[in-house]
Amino acid sequence: MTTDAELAGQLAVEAGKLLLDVRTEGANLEPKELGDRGDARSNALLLERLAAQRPGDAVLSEESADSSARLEADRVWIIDPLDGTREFSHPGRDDWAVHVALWQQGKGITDAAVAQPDRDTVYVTGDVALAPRTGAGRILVSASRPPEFAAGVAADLGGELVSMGSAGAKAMAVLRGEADAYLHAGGQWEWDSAAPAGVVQAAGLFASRVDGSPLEYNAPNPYLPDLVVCRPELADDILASIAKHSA
Ligand SMILES: Nc1ncnc2c1ncn2[C@@H]1O[C@H](COP(=O)(O)O)[C@@H](OP(=O)(O)O)[C@H]1O
Ligand SMILES: [Mg+2]
Repeated sequence: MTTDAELAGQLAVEAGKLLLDVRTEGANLEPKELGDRGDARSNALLLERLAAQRPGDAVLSEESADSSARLEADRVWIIDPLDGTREFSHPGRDDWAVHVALWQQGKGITDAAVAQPDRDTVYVTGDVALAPRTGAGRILVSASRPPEFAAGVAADLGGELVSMGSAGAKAMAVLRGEADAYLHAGGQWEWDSAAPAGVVQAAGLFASRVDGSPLEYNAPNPYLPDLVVCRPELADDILASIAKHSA
């Protein structure tokens, strides 16, 4: 039988291929329409595959109505069928991703995959490692909603802020060593960070809330507004700097 990690990887890749087709076929659509089509088609594929392959499991998806059934479930797939919808809608951008994560009662995120279809790459728990540090000093933030403390943290570290779309794309850039950290605050949902955090933690990177507390999933309200992902040796300095600039 396919393991949960293998399934997460397969589904993220399959949805990513579908999204590449959607973008090719929809080249003449308005960006909003293209993004909506990508969200919907990828979500439908992932829900269908999960229902077939793991019929007893619950699902929490950005693109589906939430159900309280997941709060009683032992296994919940937390999926973002298209993270970085804005960037996906603008051909030439590769900073978008597909997130597939499995949460299990008492264990947290156990298996996860982040696909970056435009890079022809998927990152899967159990088969990932932190790469050498080529992006020293680079701190990744949202292009549209960078945290207020981010400039102060960059100054403390002697680094620079770099904008990039998609939580998954930013977290995987840290995994690849192209940046030291990804900082986010002020709003996000469980599906934005579940798979990226699962993958980077499996590779030995640090991931937590911006106050240093653990990321917790499958909460009644899936709003999970902030996140730090960084190389492990920088975690103490970054958390201290965030606290200083958040005061
Ligand atoms: N303040 C906020 N409130 C809610 N969601 C936010 C947010 N800031 C970022 N996000 C979500 O986090 C993901 C990464 O954002 P960004 O690209 O700006 O870094 C995006 O997911 P989606 O593209 O799946 O909607 C975006 O919608
Ligand atoms: Mg998202």
